[in-house]
Amino acid sequence: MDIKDYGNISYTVNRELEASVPNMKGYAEIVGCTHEVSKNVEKIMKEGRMCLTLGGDHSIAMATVDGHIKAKDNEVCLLWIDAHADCNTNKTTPSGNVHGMPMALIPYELSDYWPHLPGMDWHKPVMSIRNVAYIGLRSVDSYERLIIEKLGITAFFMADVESYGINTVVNMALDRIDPERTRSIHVSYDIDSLDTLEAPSTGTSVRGGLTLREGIQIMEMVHSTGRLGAMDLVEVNPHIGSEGDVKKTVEAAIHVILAAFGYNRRGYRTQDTLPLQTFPPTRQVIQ
Ligand SMILES: NC(=[NH2+])NCCC[C@H](N)C(=O)O
Repeated sequence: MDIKDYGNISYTVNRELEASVPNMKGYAEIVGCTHEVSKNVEKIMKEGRMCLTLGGDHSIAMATVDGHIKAKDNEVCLLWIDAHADCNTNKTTPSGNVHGMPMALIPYELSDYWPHLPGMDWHKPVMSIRNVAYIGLRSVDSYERLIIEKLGITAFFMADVESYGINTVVNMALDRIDPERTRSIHVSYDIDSLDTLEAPSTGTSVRGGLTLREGIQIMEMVHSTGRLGAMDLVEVNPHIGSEGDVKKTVEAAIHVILAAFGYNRRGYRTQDTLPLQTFPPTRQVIQ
């Protein structure tokens, strides 16, 4: 496999933007970072590569999806694997944290709910919410629930994973967001979709989540479509929890990423046959 590490994103921050939008913590920083992320994802994908972006704050997803859409001429669908719906605006947010907002910035159906966002003119909400599905939800704010119901967003909550099983959920999600099975798939994978026992080192962990087995299965299924275009693996925070917690969380993230890029739990088929014995086995001589 040809893997290239494009390194960290470097960006400049225009401090004057900081107070320009209410209820968006770290706005200036996020504007500076996301613009660079979008440009990089677009460039990397135009080189014919799949792009994996590691976070960090889930707000980067507005940029990775934007870059993916620009690289693939809008032919993109989005799987959002998360405990949270992340579709608050700066008017509905309970926290002011922008990681709770990226999904409201992505689809054009929600663009009227935003004020002018200075510095974000590069960002074009061109994707339809019809091409978006959530899996793993279990901590959804009231306004978010209203948005999901009002727009009829395809959303599989943990209760749905429980009733249908993860295979059916993934197939139903892909049927809804990409009925022709032609679109490039973007997976925005928040590590907090996994249960706290599997991934404790994350900022807004919620018990009762996906097992690592389910989390891996999602990505094996996406891989097997052959249409994974880009993936975000976000909200891994090594500053939270004990050393053991961090190790467990990072290991879980690695398993999920490996599945996305083709690691197979069944093992791989060898091209050769089983090697023949080329020397006689030693025999015990009976006296
Ligand atoms: N990417 C995340 N961890 N999002 C958590 C969001 C929590 C809450 N709904 C908020 O808007 O503040």
